[in-house]
Amino acid sequence: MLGMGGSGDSGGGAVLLVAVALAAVAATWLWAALARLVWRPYAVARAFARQGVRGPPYRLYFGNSRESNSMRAATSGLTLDRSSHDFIPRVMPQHRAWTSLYGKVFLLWNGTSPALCVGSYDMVKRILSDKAGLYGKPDPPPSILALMGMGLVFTEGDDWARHRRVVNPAFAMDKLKLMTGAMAACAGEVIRSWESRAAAATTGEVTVEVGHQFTELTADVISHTAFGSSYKQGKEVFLAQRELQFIAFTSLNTNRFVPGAQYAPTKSNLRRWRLERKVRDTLVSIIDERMAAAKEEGSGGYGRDLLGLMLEANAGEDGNRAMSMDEIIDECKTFFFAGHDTTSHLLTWAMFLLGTHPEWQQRLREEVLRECGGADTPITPDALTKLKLVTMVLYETLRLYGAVTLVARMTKKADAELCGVKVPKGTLLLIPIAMLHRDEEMWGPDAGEFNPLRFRDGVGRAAAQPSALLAFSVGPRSCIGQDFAMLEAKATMALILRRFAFEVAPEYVHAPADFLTLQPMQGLPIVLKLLDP
Ligand code: HEM
Repeated sequence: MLGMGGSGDSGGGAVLLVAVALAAVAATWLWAALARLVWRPYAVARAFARQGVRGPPYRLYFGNSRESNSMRAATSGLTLDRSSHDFIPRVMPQHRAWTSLYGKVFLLWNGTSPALCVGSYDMVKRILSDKAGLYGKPDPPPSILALMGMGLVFTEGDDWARHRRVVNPAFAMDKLKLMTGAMAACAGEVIRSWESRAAAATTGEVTVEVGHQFTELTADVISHTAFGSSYKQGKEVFLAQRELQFIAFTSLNTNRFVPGAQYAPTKSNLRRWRLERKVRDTLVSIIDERMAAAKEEGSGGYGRDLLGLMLEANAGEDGNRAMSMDEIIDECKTFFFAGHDTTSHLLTWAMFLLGTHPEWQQRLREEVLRECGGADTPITPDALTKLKLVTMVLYETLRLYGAVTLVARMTKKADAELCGVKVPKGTLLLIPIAMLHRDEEMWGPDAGEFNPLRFRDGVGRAAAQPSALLAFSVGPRSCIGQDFAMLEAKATMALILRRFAFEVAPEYVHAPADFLTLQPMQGLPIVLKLLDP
């Protein structure tokens, strides 16, 4: 009896213990949720209210589905207006709010926290060139962090400087020039497939959805230039990353509102974990192979691709590695994520602008034929540096339709001040690049129009301020891959212009949509006509 009673007591005690533990977990979870969703936003908003800075308007944005619905409504009546590219107030709801208060700081509600929108260029420069550590990167959502890891985009302080020292040499112009061959070879393959489709058509014309094609192309380019001979494994990493990207974006809002949701064994989390393992295992095997090969005599070192150059810089002269294996893996993931969609959209929007401005298309074609030679002449990096008009058009594309429409920062210290307003620690700062790129005070009265000639004296003289073009951001955290992207875009445009005349297909709907990057919501169909078939 005694024995039985004892076991009953200990059973009851265990149940009680589990119940208390569960209650503690639930209370912690609730506390974290309240702090994140209620208390912190309230504290930040109150600190602003005390200084007289209020929304209007506090606007509620609950993510892509709501925005895309309103975007669909806003774009349904849009017609393509060739002379004006001032689409933003019409199709991007959050930018509509910014327009009304443009030039000042103002608060908006960013789903989970108040965000201070910064519309003055002087403040933008102060934030982006900050060296005192006042303005850092906001904490990345867990799903995006899982996708890119703690690579250059998210690291801070000394860690960021250490990473940047290792990665910088891979993006030096002399190294990038050696990659032009791989870029042109990948683009050449796509263009040959268009040629054969156009040649097979009686009209010599073919309609191609170029957005999709450029996504594939830029993925191929980054796989080749980052992983050289391990390209096939690199492509596998890319495909897994692409699925991870899809999972990350679809769960962005759930994970943001429900603390700890990323750890629950849901179907999508299980798939995500499997893909993350695959990405990691494949990258470890590529890196191990490369390190082993570099030790062999006469192997020529780590290789001339982005990974090889990064490993070489990492080894250092004293043999002490600056970055760990995990950090190198995170940088490889970052190359894929940061360097692929962005460049694809640059090419897509350049095709759109040249397809709607045939006189510019013809000027560029003449320049390409003059500097790069006819369709059978290989594209060289030196010829690409002579393409002044092509460069001007690409800059104008980045100004009007830059892939990154918004850069975010967060105040990391208590004493940040903007426009005489004390900004509490933990405040999200939004820099609306797309709005600033249309500022008439900065760019002149034709700010809303396509006018590549504004860049004729160089990017630093195109506007009232030398660093007004924010497409790659400015300051120490500006894009490390900007020369890479420009070379790739120039090589691809040169190859297309030599082989095809093109125009935007009549079925195109002008609906630029900001799904993390700015893209034509319904793709970009282009009619390509083979030149000298
Ligand atoms: C047209 C193409 C591109 C555009 C418009 C673009 C735009 C940007 C912008 C605006 C930033 C700053 C983000 C911020 O401060 O929050 C950035 C950073 C970065 N980009 Fe790009 N990018 C492009 C291509 C590339 C390519 C090709 C690569 C690499 C292969 C790349 C790698 C990076 C990295 C690693 C950073 C973080 C730099 C740091 O914080 O040190 N980007 N990019």
